Amino acid sequence: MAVFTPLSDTQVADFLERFDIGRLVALEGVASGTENTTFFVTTDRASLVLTLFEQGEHDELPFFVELLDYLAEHRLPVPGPVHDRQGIALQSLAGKPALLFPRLPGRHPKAPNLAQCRALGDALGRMHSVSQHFTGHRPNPRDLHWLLAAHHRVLVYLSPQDQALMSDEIDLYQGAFDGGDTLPQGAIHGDLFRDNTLFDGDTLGGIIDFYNGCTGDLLFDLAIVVNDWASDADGSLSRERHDALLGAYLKRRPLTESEREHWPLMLRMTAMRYWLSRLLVVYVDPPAHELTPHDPERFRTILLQRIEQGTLALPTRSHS
Ligand SMILES: Nc1ncnc2c1ncn2[C@@H]1O[C@H](COP(=O)(O)OP(=O)(O)O)[C@@H](O)[C@H]1O
Ligand SMILES: N[C@@H](CCOP(=O)(O)O)C(=O)O
Repeated sequence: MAVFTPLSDTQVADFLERFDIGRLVALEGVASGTENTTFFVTTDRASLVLTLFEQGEHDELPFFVELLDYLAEHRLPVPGPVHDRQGIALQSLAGKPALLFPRLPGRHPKAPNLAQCRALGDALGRMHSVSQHFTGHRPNPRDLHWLLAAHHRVLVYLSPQDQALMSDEIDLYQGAFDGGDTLPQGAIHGDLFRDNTLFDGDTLGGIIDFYNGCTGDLLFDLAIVVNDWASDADGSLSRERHDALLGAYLKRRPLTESEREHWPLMLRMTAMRYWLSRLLVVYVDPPAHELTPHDPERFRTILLQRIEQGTLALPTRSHS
């Protein structure tokens, strides 16, 4: 939780000269950053966020810029990167790739209410309607193929019961998702947890942190959202939040027959995706910086609930 690359006022004031965005008034490091260095930048004309990319696949930054430009052009509530006087968004500052964004209003909802769930479902449905036509391409780095390859790295740390649970589940996903029907494809956020949204009261200020963004099954994105936004403390689905989210989503983008059939297993596969990625962080690839890892157990609990409880009936289009 830190500013990994400090910047002086002079560095940032000089950097801002590249843009037609006003002169520096205030600079504040964001302590909650986990992977990248983030600053809130205030100019005499705008409130901005400056991100320096500390790690990860820098070659993939042009994809994220293209995706955010596309979604912002389609009036989705995302921070479209600010382009400089030459029309270029991706910059270099203090030797790191850098992007400047508008600062969106709001806070991360810890316990989202039904109006917030509806707002998010609506925005995600709108996003998926337009993102099907996005022409960029980045394969989903956390899809079934990743699960198949990566789960072998954690099995040794699990109890025999959990090893069987993980292996049996992944076999099941392989039978259901590999080589069969192609589900509707498009650009997805890939990690749309509550802490990647900002709400100003019940109004969605924005969806941020698109660095898991990729192209793949739209249903994968929807299942990540339902597991995070609509699960109670025991991992079971809250009927009200589930229906609020999905009711609003389905008004924007109805699911195909094949998506409806795959829905229960997609909820399970995306729960597995986070159980596994969090186990990898705990046991195999601890973060370079002092961060408290996310709890893998949370997603094992959600997975077990989806297996035992099945899933709730999808709301009909008349729900809101
Ligand atoms: N466009 C934005 N508008 C408002 N706040 C933002 C914006 N982008 C990032 N933030 C804030 O900065 C924090 C860190 O940004 P994030 O991109 O999530 O970094 P990291 O991946 O390092 O955690 C976010 O939790 C959020 O509070
Ligand atoms: N939001 C995730 C972390 C991001 O996933 P990763 O696979 O890119 O590490 C979580 O809550 O675990």
